[in-house]
Amino acid sequence: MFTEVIKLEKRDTMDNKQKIPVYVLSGFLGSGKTTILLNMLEHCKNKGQQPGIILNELGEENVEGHLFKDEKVVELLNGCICCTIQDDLKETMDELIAEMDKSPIDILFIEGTGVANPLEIQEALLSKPYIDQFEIMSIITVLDASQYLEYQSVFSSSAEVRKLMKEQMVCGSLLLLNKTDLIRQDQLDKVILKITKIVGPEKEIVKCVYGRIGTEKLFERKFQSISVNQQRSNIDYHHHHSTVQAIKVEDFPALPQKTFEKWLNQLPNNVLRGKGFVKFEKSHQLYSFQYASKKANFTPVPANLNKKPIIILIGMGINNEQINYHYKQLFEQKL
Ligand SMILES: Nc1nc2c(ncn2[C@@H]2O[C@H](COP(=O)(O)OP(=O)(O)OP(=O)(O)O)[C@@H](O)[C@H]2O)c(=O)[nH]1
Repeated sequence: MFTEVIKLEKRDTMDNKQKIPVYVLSGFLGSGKTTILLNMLEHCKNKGQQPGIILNELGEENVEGHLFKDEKVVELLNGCICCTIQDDLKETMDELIAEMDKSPIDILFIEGTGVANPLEIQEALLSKPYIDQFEIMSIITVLDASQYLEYQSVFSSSAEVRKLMKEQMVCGSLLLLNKTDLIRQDQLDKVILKITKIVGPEKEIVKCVYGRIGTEKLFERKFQSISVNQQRSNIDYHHHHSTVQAIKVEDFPALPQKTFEKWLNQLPNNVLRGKGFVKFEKSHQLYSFQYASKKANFTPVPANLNKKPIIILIGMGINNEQINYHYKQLFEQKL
């Protein structure tokens, strides 16, 4: 009798303990996940909240760490959360929990690689002991409106990519249709129609540019814990991203900016994403570059970052031979 009372009190204390809210950012390569994460972090900062961030990258090197200057970031490199999550993510979460006594966090963000299935992240967070400490608030799936039709086309994309995107959409509790600035209204209508066919009319699709939507909507508790198994059966889940590779190019000299931009724009169609750092001729300035949606962006980075030029290319079925061939073109002035 006495023991029973103690048990009940213990359970009561655990239930009352505030769980840490978790937001998972999902979405295909270059759709705008990091952009949205940065918006969310800004909001947390304004509210005085201390965020924790788990970032997963496909390549061996994270070239975007400088974007999260003062934040507490844990990186899971060279993988895809969706394959390694059951071990790596749980290990990372364990480290985070151990550290939380010394440096507590109020909110956790997990950004998967562009080819991760959020179901795996969800599954890990809903398992013991994580379920006692964390609470999924929303799986935010970001879609690139400007590339949607191409990625879903049987002519320009692969069945793997189409299926992966479908999984990301179906798992998403909030769908953000980003990059709407890059397409015409009639194309946008077509994209929305196609997405609705996949996710059903009940699921709201929020259009945005650079992920700018009201914070209330962005932080809304949207996640409903329907059984993961049920979701798995809904989407006929299996790993699809075996053909998506990341290739790294290092040790290259400063280049004329125009040549580099031209080179990026002439990369073969199966190169879907590029990022890294470059130096341009006649300048000591290092630039961070992003190549997504067939567009290149350059941002100067401070010298004290101590980064070296590096190009990371991510694509479907790309291999060293193919990238070497294109790399030579960059330096043999064949552009
Ligand atoms: N034109 C336009 N560009 C955008 C928009 N949102 C993001 N971008 C740009 O698209 C590029 C990729 O954005 P990210 O936020 O890094 O995309 P991501 O989904 O994190 O990409 P991965 O690292 O491949 O997973 C960056 O250069 C962004 O500035 C948008 O709404 N419109």
